[in-house]
This record gives sequence, C-alpha cells and structure tokens, in this order.
Amino acid sequence: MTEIFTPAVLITCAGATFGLGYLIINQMALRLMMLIGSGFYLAYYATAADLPLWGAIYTTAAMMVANVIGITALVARRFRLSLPRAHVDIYPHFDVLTPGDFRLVMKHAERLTLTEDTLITEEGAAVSHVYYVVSGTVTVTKRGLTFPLPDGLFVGEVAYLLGRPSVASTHLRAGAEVIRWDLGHLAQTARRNPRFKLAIDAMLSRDLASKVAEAVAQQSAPFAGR
Ligand SMILES: Nc1ncnc2c1ncn2[C@@H]1O[C@@H]2COP(=O)(O)O[C@H]2[C@H]1O
Repeated sequence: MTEIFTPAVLITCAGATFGLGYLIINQMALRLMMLIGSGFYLAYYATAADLPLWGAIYTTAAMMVANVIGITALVARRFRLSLPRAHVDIYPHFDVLTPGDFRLVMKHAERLTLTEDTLITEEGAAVSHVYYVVSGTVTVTKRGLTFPLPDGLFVGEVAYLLGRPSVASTHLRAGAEVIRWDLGHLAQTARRNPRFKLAIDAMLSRDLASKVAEAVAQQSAPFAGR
C-alpha cells in the first residue's frame, strides 16, 4: 500500500482533491472534498519525512474537526430537530424552507395576537413591518376598492421588495395571529446574510405566486409600470 501511496502520490492526491473542491459551488460537496484532501495531507505529513511532521498533522486534524462540525451543522439544518420549539406548529406554512432556514427566519420575527383591530399598512404611506397572517382575514382597500384576503399570506411584501410606499390599506381584526418582521431590520439582515435573503425570497416568491393564482382582472386604470 505504501508503495502505491508514496509521499509524491499523496501530495498530488491532496492537491487534486482540494483543487477539485474549489471548483465546486455546492458547499456540502466542497466540504467533503476538503475532508478527503485533508486525509491525504495527513498521510503525507506522516510519511514525507523521516519523522512525522506533528505540527502540520495537528493543524490539519484541527481543520478536519472544524470541517466535520460544519458538515454536521449543514446536515442538521435539514432535519425537524432544528425547528424552533415555540413555532413548530406553524412550520407547515413555511415548508418551502428547510427547518434550519425556518429557525433563522423566525429568529428575526415577532409572533403576536392582535388585541385590537389594526391598520397594518396605509395606501401611499411607508410600511414599518412585513406581516405574515397566520389566522384572520385581511381587508384590503386599494384605489377605492375593498376586498378580503384569506390568512396564510404576507402583507407588506410589495413595499419590502420594491422599496416603495404601500400599494393598499390593509386591516386585521382583533384576535388575528400574525408574524411580523421590522422592515428596516429585514432589509438590513438580508443584505448582510445571503442565506437569510434566500430564505425570505423563497417565502415571498411562493406568496406572490399564490396571490397571482387567485387574482382576477379588475376594471381599473391601465398598468403604468413602476
Ligand atoms: N391584489 C392584491 N392581492 C393580494 N394582496 C394585495 C393586493 N393588493 C395589495 N395587497 C397586499 O396589501 C399590501 C399593502 O402593502 P404593500 O404594498 O407593501 O403590500 C401589499 C400586499 O401585501
């Protein structure tokens, strides 16, 4: 075996595995390649000189441990065990997200039950929060027309996505249960954390798709673009 895996072969395999890993975008595949490559480096450091290069061996082993911790965290995100206990009941509303991403999104949210009838957004005014309505009917007033929206939808997402004032006034009755995100904090966190941004984008695109699916043409002024 040692005749095949000479130090020259080991260092070539280590370099090739790392090089291949750096070409892979998928984080899990990249980490696995690093792990395999590190194994080759370990074997090389152990056999290249008369005595094992302990300093390099310890350092590489420590990096492998860090990598294994990262891989474990990546895998754990996909399991229900990562769901925040206080919000497990509403995960079915957000099953477009992995449990880990749902936890991340909820970390920045506030969940509450409205104690009084509330004006959530006002047509033409700045929006302070993006809401997800867990239960309760939203009443939308837009360009003089009033219509209800069922629960299980976002409100305020247009202002967040387009960075503009609200396109409609929306009301919720007392007793409605909502999750809300401060719009400024949401935008800032999305800018800083790509994973958070992807999770929010995934939730909102599904929400917009279901709104389009339910929408019917209304007689109104022609669409003027933004
Ligand atoms: N036709 C519509 N269908 C569904 N939701 C709407 C409609 N018009 C307005 N809304 C919601 O009302 C919200 C008002 O604030 P935003 O413009 O930020 O985001 C808007 C949407 O969430």
